[in-house]
Amino acid sequence: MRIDVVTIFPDYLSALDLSLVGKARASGILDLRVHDLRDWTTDRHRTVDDTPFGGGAGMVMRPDVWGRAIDDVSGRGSERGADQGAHLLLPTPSGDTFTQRTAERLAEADHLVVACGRYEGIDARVAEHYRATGTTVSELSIGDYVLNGGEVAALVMIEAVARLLPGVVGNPHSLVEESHGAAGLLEYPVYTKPPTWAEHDVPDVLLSGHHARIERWRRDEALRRTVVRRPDMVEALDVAGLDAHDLQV
Ligand SMILES: COC(=O)COc1cccc(COC(=O)c2cn[nH]c2)c1
Repeated sequence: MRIDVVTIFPDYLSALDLSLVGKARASGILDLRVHDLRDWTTDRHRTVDDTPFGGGAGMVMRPDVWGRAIDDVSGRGSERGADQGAHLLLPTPSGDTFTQRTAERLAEADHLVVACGRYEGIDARVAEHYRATGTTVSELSIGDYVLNGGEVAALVMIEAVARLLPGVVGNPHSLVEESHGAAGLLEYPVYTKPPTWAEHDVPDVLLSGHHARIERWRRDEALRRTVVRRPDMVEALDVAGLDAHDLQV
């Protein structure tokens, strides 16, 4: 997968040089390129914003600069024609909610272009233009709060997507059991040595070596946590997949 990120703060994305995403880039699983939006400006001051039409506080990011940047990184207008796979992502507080399902869908794409907005946002015609000319555009929110720019949201989305790519995490099975995974539940509590710490013991069943009981305990705990912390997720559960024991939890 190729991911291009365009931002006025490229250094913000340097966290993606580290750890598993860093290794995925080094191994070639992920072709991640970070670009400075100002490279597509044409004036001496390298201006990317201007005052908002209709008045109001703050500044808006210019469509012409963004258009040149997105065309370039997504391969549009080049001799090889529009890059069919380029999916344009716009982190924004006013976007559709980014969830694990969104990450799974995006992990199937060949090419993501992430446009990191700042100030009061990117001129709305940018999203409008790329939608109208055949690019898949997703305006996505990572939560109901406002950041100063799209870079932090881009880090969140890129990590959530990259870790789903084959070969990025060591044990793909762990992707199934984690919170919001295929089971649609929150993850059960985990423990390691020592068996007693600060007068707290590890649940006996986990020391029993009885795998069927351990599996059952873990499923019960995942269900219990989900019911208590995320009743909204319970509604979406495939209750047909639950048995009488589950429902006694
Ligand atoms: C069309 O897209 C835009 O105009 C984006 O513009 C902005 C403006 C300010 C801040 C941000 C960053 O995104 C968030 O704050 C955010 C994303 N998720 N949850 C909070 C983006």
